[in-house]
Amino acid sequence: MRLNGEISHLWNEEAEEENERVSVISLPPPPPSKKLVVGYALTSKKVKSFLQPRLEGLARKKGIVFVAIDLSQPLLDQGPFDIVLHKLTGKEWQQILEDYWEKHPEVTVLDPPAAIQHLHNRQSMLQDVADLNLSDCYGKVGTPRQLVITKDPSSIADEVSKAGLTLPLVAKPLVVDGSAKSHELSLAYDEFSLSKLDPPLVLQEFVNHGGVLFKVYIVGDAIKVVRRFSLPDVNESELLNSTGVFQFPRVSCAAASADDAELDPSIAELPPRPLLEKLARELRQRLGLRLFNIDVIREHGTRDRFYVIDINYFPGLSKMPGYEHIFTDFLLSVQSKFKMRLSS
Ligand SMILES: Nc1ncnc2c1ncn2[C@@H]1O[C@H](COP(=O)(O)OP(=O)(O)OP(=O)(O)O)[C@@H](O)[C@H]1O
Ligand SMILES: O=P(O)(O)O[C@H]1[C@H](O)[C@H](O)[C@H](OP(=O)(O)O)[C@@H](OP(=O)(O)O)[C@@H]1O
Ligand SMILES: [Mg+2]
Ligand SMILES: [Mg+2]
Repeated sequence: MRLNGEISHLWNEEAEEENERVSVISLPPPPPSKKLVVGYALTSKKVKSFLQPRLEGLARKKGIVFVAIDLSQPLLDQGPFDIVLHKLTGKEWQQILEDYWEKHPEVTVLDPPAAIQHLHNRQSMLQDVADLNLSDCYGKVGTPRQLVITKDPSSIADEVSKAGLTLPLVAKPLVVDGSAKSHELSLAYDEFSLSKLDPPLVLQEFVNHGGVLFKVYIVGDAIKVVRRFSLPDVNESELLNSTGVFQFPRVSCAAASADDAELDPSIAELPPRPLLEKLARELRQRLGLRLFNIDVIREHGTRDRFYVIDINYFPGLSKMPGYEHIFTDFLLSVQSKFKMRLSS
């Protein structure tokens, strides 16, 4: 057993080291004459959190300039851009961007609006993970069983019983639109309380996972995993003695970092790197996205049974240690891949 412990310990160190050694392959910056122009359409909150001085400074050194897109002017009159980076909600912007892209196919759009739309619904968001049903020698990755509820609340208990879902259940707004409301989650302990919920929503089986969640950030080919505190496990007696629906705060936000916490290794051990690389490769391809993160939990008591519970488009990338290096290399790689496609 000790031997296994030693091996897993060694592996864990390697995994941690690998996680630290993000594959930052420094690409040559474009020639001084040709800057890489990145037009961005972001909320002021996102500009503040994402376009940090350390990113803009390093970008400038690498020949990359960020230019704010003026939403009060026609997009076609602006630029020229090599890349358009965006995270805005609403059909109007989606239409503007799609019209622009039709006239400028040479511009790289990060990421295509139709692909982003896929993550704006908590059912379609996880469908590719469920269809993938990843399982190999490193472990299994699935999604918790879940049920979409759009009808009147009084039918929820029957729907749950017909679907055979087990309590407790996490109730999540079906639509993810960047609003605070789309992050208002609740935990339902008993079936009689389900009628208090407010459809449309998705009811997802709660999976005990030791109170630690892994946020897997994907920026192009780069993968970076951080640990966050999460909801604590719900044991049998608590379940039997608890009733009601309880809204809970954003328990796994950046402030809830668990990277420096003293944790049980069986809970805190990072998911196997090869498993995450396969998952990321598949999801990049199936989702058609390059900027996203995946919330992964390990079923408590297992070593290699993982669940994806949430996927976020263009999340808080600046929370990734060394994001400025990862992101600027990603932008240069996008441009060089695009040029290779053009010349082939
Ligand atoms: N099926 C589940 N089993 C156990 N815990 C869960 C489950 N779903 C959600 N949670 C807990 O609730 C938190 C928020 O869930 P989720 O990530 O789906 O919501 P969100 O609003 O999309 O959050 P984010 O800020 O990551 O976008 C998770 O970090 C985790 O702590
Ligand atoms: O801790 P992370 O980086 O996951 O926090 C993200 C969160 O997951 C969501 O992606 C938020 O976006 P919305 O779903 O649109 O609210 C991000 O907010 P943002 O203002 O940075 O886009 C969080 O950073
Ligand atoms: Mg989440
Ligand atoms: Mg989310």
